[in-house]
Parts: sequence; C-alpha cells; structure tokens
Amino acid sequence: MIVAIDGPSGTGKSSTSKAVAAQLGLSYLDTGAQYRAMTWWMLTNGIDVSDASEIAAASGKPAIVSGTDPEAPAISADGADASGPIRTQEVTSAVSAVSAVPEVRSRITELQRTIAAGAEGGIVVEGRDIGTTVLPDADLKVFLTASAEARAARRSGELKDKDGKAVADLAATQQALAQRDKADSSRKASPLKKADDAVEVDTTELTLEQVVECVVTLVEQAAARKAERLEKAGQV
Ligand SMILES: Nc1ncnc2c1ncn2[C@@H]1O[C@H](COP(=O)(O)OP(=O)(O)OP(=O)(O)O)[C@@H](O)[C@H]1O
Ligand SMILES: Nc1ccn([C@@H]2O[C@H](COP(=O)(O)O)[C@@H](O)[C@H]2O)c(=O)n1
Repeated sequence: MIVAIDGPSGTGKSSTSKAVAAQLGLSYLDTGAQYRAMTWWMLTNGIDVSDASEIAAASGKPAIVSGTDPEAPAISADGADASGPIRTQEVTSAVSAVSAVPEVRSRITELQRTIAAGAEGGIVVEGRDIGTTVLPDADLKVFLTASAEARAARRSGELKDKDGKAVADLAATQQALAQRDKADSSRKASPLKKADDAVEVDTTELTLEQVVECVVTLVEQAAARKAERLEKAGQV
C-alpha cells in the first residue's frame, strides 16, 4: 500500500500519518522534513537562500537521509542529525523559498520515489505534492484541510513557557501559516494542490484520534479494493 497524505500547514498531516503508519505496520516518510533539512544545510553552509540560482547550484551537495520508522522519525544532512534544527523559526521562514526551486524539488522527489519503492511493506508519505507529482499512482490519496483558526490554535498550542502557559501570538501564527501556504500553493514547480482523485478530510471539528480512525478506514477500504482488482486480474 502506498498512501499519499497532502494538505496545508498545520492540518495534522504528520501526526495523522505517523499514527496511521504505526497502527497499520507501514513505513512513514515526512517529506517536509527533507525540504527543511536541505534548507538547514544551506543556511549553515553560507548559501544565500534569497538567491534561487545559488540554491539551485547547491541543491545536489548535501546527503539527505530519512528514517522511515513512524515511532522514531529521523532526518540527517551530511551525517548530522537535523531533527532538532529543522524545527527552528529560521528554517521555517526560509523553507518555502528553498522548496520552490525546481532543482531542489527534482533532487528531493527522486529521493522520495526511491524510498517509497523500497518500502516493501507499504508506506505513508506526507507532504504537499505527493498525490499530484511524487506518487501519482498511490493506492490512496488523502487531502487534509482545517480552518485557518483551528490550524493557528493547534500550532500556537505547541509553544508553551516553563509553567505550561501558551506563549504564541495567535494572530501572528495564523498570518505566518497563511504566508507559507500562499508561497507553497503559488509556486510554479509542483505547488500544494489537492489531486483530483484525493479524498478530502476536513479536520476542523475532529480530534486527532477521529482523523486517524477515518484515515485508517480509508486505507483498509483502498487495500480491499486493490486486493479485489489483483484477484480479478489473476495476480494473487
Ligand atoms: N485533529 C486535530 N485536532 C487537534 N489538534 C491536532 C489535530 N491534528 C493535529 N493536531 C495538532 O496540531 C499540530 C499540528 O499538527 P501536525 O504537525 O501533524 O500538522 P502538519 O499538517 O504536519 O503541519 P506542517 O505541515 O506545518 O508540518 C500538532 O500539535 C498536532 O498535535
Ligand atoms: N511535499 C512537500 C513537503 C514540504 N514542502 C515544503 O516544505 C515546507 C515544510 O513542510 P512541513 O510539512 O514540515 O511544514 C513546506 O512549507 C513546503 O515549502 C514541499 O514543498 N513539498
């Protein structure tokens, strides 16, 4: 089973994909982490991330390696653990500019296809263009959405001070999410977009557990349809 989960920022792609993969014994690939690792490597290696030609020229240099265990996702750039640094504000602010460069996308798309092809027991791949470009023949495509307010509340709820009090400014968080979505949806190369054959799940009013249950059911139904098709074709 190849499952593609796409959607805008903060809709629950990572949390849902990890939980679905863990529950169904599938591998898991966080493609946003790959773009973030490329961005982190560029920032720490003196690449001017406002210059698309400099980004393009450097895009083939770092070795980006992703783990696919949903219980322990891992990402490294040139052998250095990138899982902490890729979540900094500096990387989040620069990643859309880096990921818009076609040379970056073709390099990372190739990595993603190689990983998906090697995942013998099946894989859940989450990102922005998995159903449209990276894995257009996925067995199931899901497009997660949620209102701008719900997404901002979820994201700002993650940032707490030492006493556990939320510290993020909700309006600023909402604006930052909107800006990133606009950049990701309006770029020329493989923009964020729902695939025509994707199932849209609006998570605004759902708990994470309900979203996971819904996607697990969709995967099971897609697996049953695939088994039936293969049986009819005499391949099992
Ligand atoms: N249905 C839900 N209800 C409430 N909170 C949720 C729900 N789904 C996810 N969350 C929470 O929202 C936050 C964002 O989720 P997550 O990181 O999975 O989103 P994402 O779509 O992968 O975001 P990004 O694209 O920015 O990486 C997390 O704190 C997560 O626990
Ligand atoms: N398939 C993808 C996945 C991600 N991106 C870019 O990476 C950024 C970070 O993604 P997160 O899911 O970790 O927030 C995202 O804003 C995109 O710019 C992408 O282009 N394609």
